[in-house]
Amino acid sequence: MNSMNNRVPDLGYLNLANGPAILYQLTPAQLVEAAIKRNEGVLSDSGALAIDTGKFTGRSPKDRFIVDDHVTHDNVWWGSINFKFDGAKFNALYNKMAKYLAGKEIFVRDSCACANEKYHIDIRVITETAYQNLFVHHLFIRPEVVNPESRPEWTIIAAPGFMADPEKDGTRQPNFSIISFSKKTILIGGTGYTGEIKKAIFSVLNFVLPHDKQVLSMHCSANTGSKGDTAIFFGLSGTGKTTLSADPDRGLIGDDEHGWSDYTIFNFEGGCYAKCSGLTAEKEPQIFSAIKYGALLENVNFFPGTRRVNFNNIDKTENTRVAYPLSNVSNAVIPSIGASPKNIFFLTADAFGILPPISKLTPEQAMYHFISGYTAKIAGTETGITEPKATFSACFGEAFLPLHPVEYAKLLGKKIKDHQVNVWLVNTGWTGGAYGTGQRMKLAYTRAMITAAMNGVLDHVHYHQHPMFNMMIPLTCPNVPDEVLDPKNTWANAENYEDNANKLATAFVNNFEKYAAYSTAEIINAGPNTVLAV
Ligand SMILES: Nc1ncnc2c1ncn2[C@@H]1O[C@H](COP(=O)(O)OP(=O)(O)O)[C@@H](O)[C@H]1O
Ligand SMILES: C=C(OP(=O)(O)O)C(=O)O
Repeated sequence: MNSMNNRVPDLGYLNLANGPAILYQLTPAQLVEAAIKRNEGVLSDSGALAIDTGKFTGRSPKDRFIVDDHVTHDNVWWGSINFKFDGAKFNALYNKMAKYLAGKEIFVRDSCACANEKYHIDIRVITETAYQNLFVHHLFIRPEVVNPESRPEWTIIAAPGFMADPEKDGTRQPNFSIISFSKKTILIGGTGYTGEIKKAIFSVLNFVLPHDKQVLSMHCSANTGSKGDTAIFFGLSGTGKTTLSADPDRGLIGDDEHGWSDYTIFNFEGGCYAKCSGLTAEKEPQIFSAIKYGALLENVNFFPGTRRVNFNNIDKTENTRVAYPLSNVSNAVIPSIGASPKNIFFLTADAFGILPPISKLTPEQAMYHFISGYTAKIAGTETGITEPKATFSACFGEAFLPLHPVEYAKLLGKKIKDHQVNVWLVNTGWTGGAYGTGQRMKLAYTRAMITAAMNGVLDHVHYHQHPMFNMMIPLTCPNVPDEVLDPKNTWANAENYEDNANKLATAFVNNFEKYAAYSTAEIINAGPNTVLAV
């Protein structure tokens, strides 16, 4: 197949020029057609392209490496996620990937990130498959004009069929995502999970924006009310960022990644990547109706003998997804920029049923919870998780942070104080007991609590303090039964609740030890007591 565009970018600078048929800047319709022809996927009855990513259906917990040999970036946080990979190994792996792609049909797309033009970065993404290119079309920002001759600032090469050989290539496993800040190049191999492409650029922006531009980068969704009142929703994967930001009464700014400059917040992306396990038109109408022609469904199943998606069938993975451009959402704000937030929600899916469904945090408690980044991982995005596990992921996104978490926390703390933002902790997880005994908080209740916080109703109700975690719990909230608001009331046995609350509080305190040296006494003291306050 020849390129359907007249001008084809010169990829000489990448050593990829020898042979590959370059399919440049194809339209979604052309990409859908190409994907079907190449047997990458089929059309669902709503016209979405349904593909399988194969073995890897989510992010792999140990896949990220950063190359930092020409050190201008001396403060990268080398932890278990950011694993130093040397420049010579990067070059060797790069050449191996180039060889692998030589002679193959490859898809090239120029796009960009950051809705605020002041922070725009141009990105060229080269993919082995048509569907990954469609993903990039949907998720990144689509520039009005592209110039194939210009060399973009960042380049991503993503080849799912290319596996590294850990022994020879120095990776930890055959699939990998490697970011070279010095070469401004990202190599992704051995995985067809499209989320890896967007999270790679997120990781880049998590360095560049705070470090070079004093802009806070955030793993959060955002929406705005009719009076321009912005709300942002931080949370780890599966805690509800996408679901709760999709609100028919508010404009959607974005579902996952944003920056906060002096007076505005802006989306990094141009689309959404929603989980679709259990999706129904009734519960999540905005997401459901965004699945139209050209949307990209990942790892879903059809009802037998049909092309109708069975969203309840999660045999391939719990992490079924759909990617679509923001323009598929009727009330999207484009360009996706909003005022500084009035309310911040920290979403946690507490599978232990301990944290209140909504509570108000002091600025110090907000810092404590932001640095802690607690959730309970349930089977989902991350490969290998099959049962709930308490997880602390700093800033609700540790896997994507090249800087020390306290750097982001400092920026957030200043902004919360400067803009007098209300901060709420929302447990979208379990109530009435832990996973297995209790049940997931009803989405309708969570939505009602968030609405009440945003429209100021919760400023005029009475509160009581959690005896162990010390946050303030409202006694009443419209459209939510009073007994749901206090988690202890929802457990069959109050003593059992207290024992388990103590265990969770202890896990918080133990986790925070590694941050104590970087925090103030006020922040440390804003953590839970490990014995019940009387
Ligand atoms: N009370 C609740 N609040 C938010 N999401 C809920 C709730 N109960 C169930 N869910 C489900 O949990 C999932 C949250 O996923 P999503 O919004 O995509 O998370 P994220 O964007 O943070 O990764 C959705 O499938 C949603 O339907
Ligand atoms: C896409 C991902 O994140 P989220 O679930 O937050 O959208 C991911 O972690 O792979």
